[in-house]
Amino acid sequence: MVKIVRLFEDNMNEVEEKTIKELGFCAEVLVRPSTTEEEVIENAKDADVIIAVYEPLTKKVLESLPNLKMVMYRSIGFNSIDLDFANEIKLPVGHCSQYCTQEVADWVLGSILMHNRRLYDFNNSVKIDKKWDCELFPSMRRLAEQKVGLIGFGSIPRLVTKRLAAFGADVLAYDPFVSDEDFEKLGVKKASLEEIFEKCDYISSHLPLNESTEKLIDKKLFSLVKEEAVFINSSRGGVVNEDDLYDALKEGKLSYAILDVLSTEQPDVYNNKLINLDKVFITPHIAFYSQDAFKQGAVDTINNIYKYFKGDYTKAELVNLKHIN
Ligand SMILES: NC(=O)C1=CN([C@@H]2O[C@H](COP(=O)(O)OP(=O)(O)OC[C@H]3O[C@@H](n4cnc5c(N)ncnc54)[C@H](O)[C@@H]3O)[C@@H](O)[C@H]2O)C=CC1
Ligand SMILES: O=C(O)C(=O)[C@H](O)COP(=O)(O)O
Repeated sequence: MVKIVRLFEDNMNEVEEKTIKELGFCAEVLVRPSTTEEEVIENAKDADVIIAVYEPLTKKVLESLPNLKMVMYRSIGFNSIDLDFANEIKLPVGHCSQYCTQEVADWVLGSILMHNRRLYDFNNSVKIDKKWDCELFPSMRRLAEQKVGLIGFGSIPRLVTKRLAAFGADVLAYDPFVSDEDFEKLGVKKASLEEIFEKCDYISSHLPLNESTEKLIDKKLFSLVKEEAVFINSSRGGVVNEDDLYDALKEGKLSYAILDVLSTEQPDVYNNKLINLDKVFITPHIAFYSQDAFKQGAVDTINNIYKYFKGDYTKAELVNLKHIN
């Protein structure tokens, strides 16, 4: 019997049980919510597998769980684990790479369209300011005449690109790990980070959070933008220097920011300075969410664990496959 410990609560118990049954997988899922290192160590001490999303899987935690055979993220991001240490001890780490890509791409498109057509502001001007004024934003421009810059060119921004094709906007992308052929296939112009900040009207971050991307987006880049540029972030708050983003907005270098993520997952909504800035539109890390995605995440998680235990390593969506052999 494979003992799987899920470190957070949700309403997916039945979905997991059904998936396990359908696969004929000899496994059980125990739900043990844990937020601190100590809680994870205590709650996962008898686990073969941990299912995680944000819980701290630090070197100290992993060293304290010598019997752990696998970590599976029920998310695309896996930035809460010390991946170098997991590689060192050859601990397989998996994630669910596709379960919510459509939802996040839709969120990004929704953000661009909402801003481009000023839907939120016009609604507010009518309902809050009691104005019926169609000339509030004379600088509005057609999306087909604008440039969208994507930072990172993985699964989500590729779906954003496909959606944008219908609107005729020019798409530029930066990702040093992607082949020229992949950019060309989707009609995207390969660009440097600086070029994106200099040229684009909408700049959308799709960077995973890791050592190479932490606070990568900072005042040097914000100093290059056009005044009307809008910064969008649905990836992780930690890829942006938030003080620099705040200053860029305050000083009018950047016109607007649309965010789904902040560097802290539970921000102080009363006092967080980005949340409380007029030029920031924010949602509470929900870009991934639909009932369908949520369910698919639970099913994909169990499937991936099953594939690994069945010996189908290459199909288990391991992010460190090359380090565990
Ligand atoms: N807001 C939300 O609800 C959600 C947020 N996310 C976040 O979105 C991120 C992106 O998702 P996907 O596109 O599916 O990821 P992905 O794993 O398909 O692609 C990541 C891309 O980033 C590139 N990359 C890595 N380091 C880089 C660097 N230093 N500079 C430029 N590019 C770099 C890689 O080459 C890869 O192409 C996830 O890592 C996750 O943190 C994902 C799902 C939901
Ligand atoms: O997949 C990711 O990466 C995400 O950001 C999550 O899906 C969001 O995580 P939860 O809000 O479900 O904990």
